[in-house]
Formats: sequence, structure tokens, C-alpha cells
Amino acid sequence: MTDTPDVLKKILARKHEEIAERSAKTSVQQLLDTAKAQSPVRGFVAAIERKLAQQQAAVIAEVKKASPSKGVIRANFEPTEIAKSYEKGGAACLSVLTDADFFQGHETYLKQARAATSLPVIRKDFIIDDYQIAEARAIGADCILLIVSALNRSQLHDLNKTALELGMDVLVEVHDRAELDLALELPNKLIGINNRNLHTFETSLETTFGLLSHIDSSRIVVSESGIHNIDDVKIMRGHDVNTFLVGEAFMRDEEPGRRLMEMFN
Ligand SMILES: O=P(O)(O)OC[C@@H](O)[C@@H](O)c1c[nH]c2ccccc12
Repeated sequence: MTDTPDVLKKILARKHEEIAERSAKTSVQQLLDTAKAQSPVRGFVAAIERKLAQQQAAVIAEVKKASPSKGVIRANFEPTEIAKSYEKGGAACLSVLTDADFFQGHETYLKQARAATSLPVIRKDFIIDDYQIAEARAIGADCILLIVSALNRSQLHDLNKTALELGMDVLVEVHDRAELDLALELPNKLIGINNRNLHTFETSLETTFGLLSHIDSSRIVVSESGIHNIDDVKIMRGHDVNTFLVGEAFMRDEEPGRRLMEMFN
């Protein structure tokens, strides 16, 4: 399918421009100074491990207004209220989209969500440069996402190191076997399997099942995207996948945290 628009490629082209614009305004050193004054990191992996130790599902609940494939998902978008609802509903962690151009996200949303709860928060964005990692900690993020299909091997290793040095956790995201092999070179505990192909935005839960057998029990597998109902959760838990990243299903409910409780309790 040569005429398929490659969404990820388009997003990454824009990210390069965005980083250039931002670094002209604020230096990395300024970001690192701000990061130093930030409240301490909240353990993202630790919060997941606590849920799992209690035989509960560990849910990373996403604060997401819109996406390239779905358009606006939640018109009445109040990050503070959403975050509080998620915490009440039993989320282990929060995920906040900060990409503005494709997901209508913002750094402010992350700050608001984190300030409203005691939960650890992942900055959900397309990270290709150390600059964005300093920025993540400067706005309070406890964890970052590294998307293997957006990076080459040395970028992946270098960016991972930068995040760990700043004290943050890292969720490494893969979609196929080659990406998984690269991710497994890192010592990280969290391996995210994105059921959505970021080039085409097609989504299938089979992606998780296909990769599962290649990951040993020293890792925590996070099944990401396309988890919409109790049956999806049951199938996953039947395969011993107990950690989830869910956005849309919660965002379409008036009370996102109540929906979380319905799906996971
Ligand atoms: O809304 P969903 O289908 O529940 O998906 C959430 C999350 O997995 C998805 O937003 C996501 C996973 N990896 C990403 C990388 C970039 C942007 C977004 C994502």
C-alpha cells in the first residue's frame, strides 16, 4: 500500500521543527534547572508493581483529548477532573498526551493532572531528542515513552540513558518482533506492546498475543491501545497480561474513573 499516509513519519517531521523552535526559546540548561526544582519523581514502575503484587490489574489511564485517527474524543476536556476521577477509580498511573499538533495535548495538562493527584505520570509524546526528556522532567513527568519505531538503535540507548539519569522511568514501546528485539537490549522492566500500528493506525489486540511468548517474566508487559471493554480485559488477563494503557474507552465516558472501575474490577 504505497499510497497509505505514514502518520508517524509526518508526526516526526513536525517534531524536529518543534524542537528547533523550542530550543531557540529555552535552553536545555534552563530546563535542567527547572527540573532540579521539580517535586521528586514518583515511582512509575513501583506503582505498577504494587498493583500487580495485590493480584490487581495495573492500569495506566490516559488523559487524551483527540487523536489523528479518531479526531476529538472528548470535547469537555478538564485534565484536573479527569485525573481525580482516574485516581478515585483505582488507576496505578496516569498518561498525559503533550503533543499539540496531532493529539491536541499540552504540557499544562500534564502539570494539572499531576498536581491533582498523587499518581505517577508518563509524558506521552514522540521523543526523539534529549531536549524533550529534560522538558519532561521540567514539567514534572515521572516517566517517558520511547517509541522504538521512531528511533534507531543508538538513539534508543542514548535517550533511555538520559531519562534514567534524570531519575525517570521509561516505557519502551514496540509493535513488531524486530522492535521488540531492540527493546529487549535495554535493562528496562516495562515493555509496552502497542496494538496500534503508528504508521497506519490500524489496531489489533493480536499484536500483544503474537509478541508475548518472546518476553520473559523479568519484564512487565503493558498492552497498549484498542482495549475497549471487559471482554478485551478478560482475554488479556487470560494470557497473563495484567498491565494496560487505556485512553479512548475511558475518555468517551462521562465519568472516566467509573468506566475504569467497571472494566477492571
Ligand atoms: O485510546 P486507546 O486506544 O486506549 O490507546 C491509548 C494509548 O495506548 C495510545 O494513545 C498510544 C499508545 N502509544 C502511543 C504513542 C503515541 C501516541 C499515542 C499512543
